[in-house]
Amino acid sequence: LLLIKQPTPFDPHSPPPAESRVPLIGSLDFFWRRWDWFAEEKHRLQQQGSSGAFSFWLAGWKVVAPAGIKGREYFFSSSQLDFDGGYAALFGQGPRLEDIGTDKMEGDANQATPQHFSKRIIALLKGGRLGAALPALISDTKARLDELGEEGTTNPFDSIYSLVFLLTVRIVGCRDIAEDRKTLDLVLKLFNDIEKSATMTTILFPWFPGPAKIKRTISAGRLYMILKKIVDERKKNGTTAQDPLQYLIDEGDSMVQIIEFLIGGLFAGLINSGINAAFILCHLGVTPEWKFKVLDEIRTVCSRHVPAEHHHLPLTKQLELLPIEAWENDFPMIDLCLKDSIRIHLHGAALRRNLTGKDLKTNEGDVIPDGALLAYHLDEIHQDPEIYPEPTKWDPARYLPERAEDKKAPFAYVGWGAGRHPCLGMRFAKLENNVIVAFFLARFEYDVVDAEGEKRSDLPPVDRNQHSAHKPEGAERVWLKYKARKE
Ligand code: HEM
Repeated sequence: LLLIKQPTPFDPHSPPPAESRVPLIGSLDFFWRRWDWFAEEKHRLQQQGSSGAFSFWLAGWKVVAPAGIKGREYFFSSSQLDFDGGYAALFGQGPRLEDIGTDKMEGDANQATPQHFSKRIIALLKGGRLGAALPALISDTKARLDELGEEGTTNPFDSIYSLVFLLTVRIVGCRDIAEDRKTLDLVLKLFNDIEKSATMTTILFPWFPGPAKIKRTISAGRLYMILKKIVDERKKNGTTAQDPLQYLIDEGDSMVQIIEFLIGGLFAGLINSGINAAFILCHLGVTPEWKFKVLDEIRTVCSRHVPAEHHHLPLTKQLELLPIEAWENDFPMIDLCLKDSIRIHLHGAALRRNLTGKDLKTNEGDVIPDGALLAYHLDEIHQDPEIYPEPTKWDPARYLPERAEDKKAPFAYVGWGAGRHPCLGMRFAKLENNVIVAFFLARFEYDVVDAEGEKRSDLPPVDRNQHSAHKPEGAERVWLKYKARKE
C-alpha cells in the first residue's frame, strides 16, 4: 500500500465526491458493483439539487463521472478529452504494450499511434473492401452453419461468437489465421484469456505480478510470437496475399505498427459484435413476432433482388445471390434488433482523460483536473426509464418513427458512440450481423433452451454491473436448439 500514490484533494469546483470509499484506494465499488453504485451516487446528488455528476478516487487516479444531458454532451463532444488515454488507464481488456513487448522493440522507427490505427481501420473498412470481402464472409458463415449439422443444440456465445471472430480476422487480420483452424482457435483462446485477465488488480496496479498479470503476460507474449512469425514470413518470402495484412505491409508499416494494429483491430472488432450477434439470436428466439418480422424481411429482400428464375431455390441459396448494397441497406428490421441489443448489452463506462496539461472546465463550470479521467456510465442514458420505458426489455420497436425513443433527448442513444468518437467499425459490424442473422434464420427453426434442454419463453435477467459486453455465465446461460428448415 505504501506504493500507492496518496490522494490529493479534488478542486472545490469539481463535482462533489462519491460517498463510498476504501481508505487510500478509493471507490472500489467502481469495480465491485459499477452500475448500482453509479445510479445510487447520481440519485443521492440529484436529491441535493445537482446534475448527479460526482468525483472519486481509484488508487492514484482522479476520476470524474459526468451525468445528465449537459454532462453527456460534454463527455462525447469535447475536443479536449483524450479517448485512448481513458481506455489505456481503466479498461484493461486489451493487452498493454508492455504485455505484448512492442514497447521494447528496437530499431523500428515507425511507432504505432492512435492516428495510425484509425487511418488504417478507416481504409480497411471502406465500402469497396467490404464488397470485395462479401463472398468470403458468406462462405465462412455457411461453412460454420454447416458444422452445426441438421439439428442439435449450440451455445451461441461459443459458435456464433467464434464465427464473428473469424469474420473479424477476414476483415482486419490475415488469411494465414482465417484459413488455419488450429491457429484461429488458438488466437481466439489467447484473446479470451487476455480479456479475462482484466481484473481490478491488473487495471489499478499493472506492475503487480499477480496470477492474472502472469497469465496476461504469457498470453500476450504467445499472441505476439504468432503474429510476428506470420509477418516475418510474409516479408521474408515476399509472398503476397489479398488480405488486410498485405495492405499494411504494402503501405510500408513497421512491425510494431502491424502487430499493434492486428491486436487492436481484432479486439475492437470482436467484443461487441460477437456478444451482440449471439444475443440477437437469443432475443429473436424468445420473441416470435420479431422472428417472424425478420424472416419476412429476409424473404422480401430475396424476392426483390434475386432474379425470378432463382426464386425456387432454398432461401439460403437465394441469400448467396444478394448484392452488397442489399446486405448493407435493406435489412432495417435486423438493424433495429441490433440497436436494442446494443442498448442492453453494452455495459459499463465510456472513458476519457484530460491530457491537456491544465485543468479543464465543463459546459456546466465543473473542473476536470489536469490528468484526471472521466467515466460516463452508458446505462445512465440507456437504462433511463424516462427515455426507454421498461429499459431492460428488448424491444426493437422503440426506435420506429411513432415511438422514436432514441430521439427524446440529445445523445439519448450512444450505442455506436457519438460526437467526437463514433464507432469506426459500425458499417462492417452491421454488415456481418445482417449476414449472420439472415443465414441462421433462413437455415434453422430454433428455440432458446435452458441447461436441461427445456424451452424458455424469456431470457434470464442480465447482470448490469458488468464492465463491458460479456458472455452470459451461470444462471444467465442459454442455448439454441435448432433444426434445419424443410424448404
Ligand atoms: C456491435 C458492434 C459494435 C459496437 C456496439 C461498437 C460500439 C462502439 C462504441 C460505443 C464506440 C465509442 C466508445 C466511446 O465513445 O468511448 C466505438 C468506438 C470504436 N469502434 Fe466500435 N463497436 C462495434 C463494432 C466495431 C468493429 C467491428 C470495429 C472494427 C473492426 C470497431 C472499431 C471501433 C473503433 C476503432 C473505435 C474507436 C473510434 C475512435 O477512436 O474515435 N467497432 N465502438
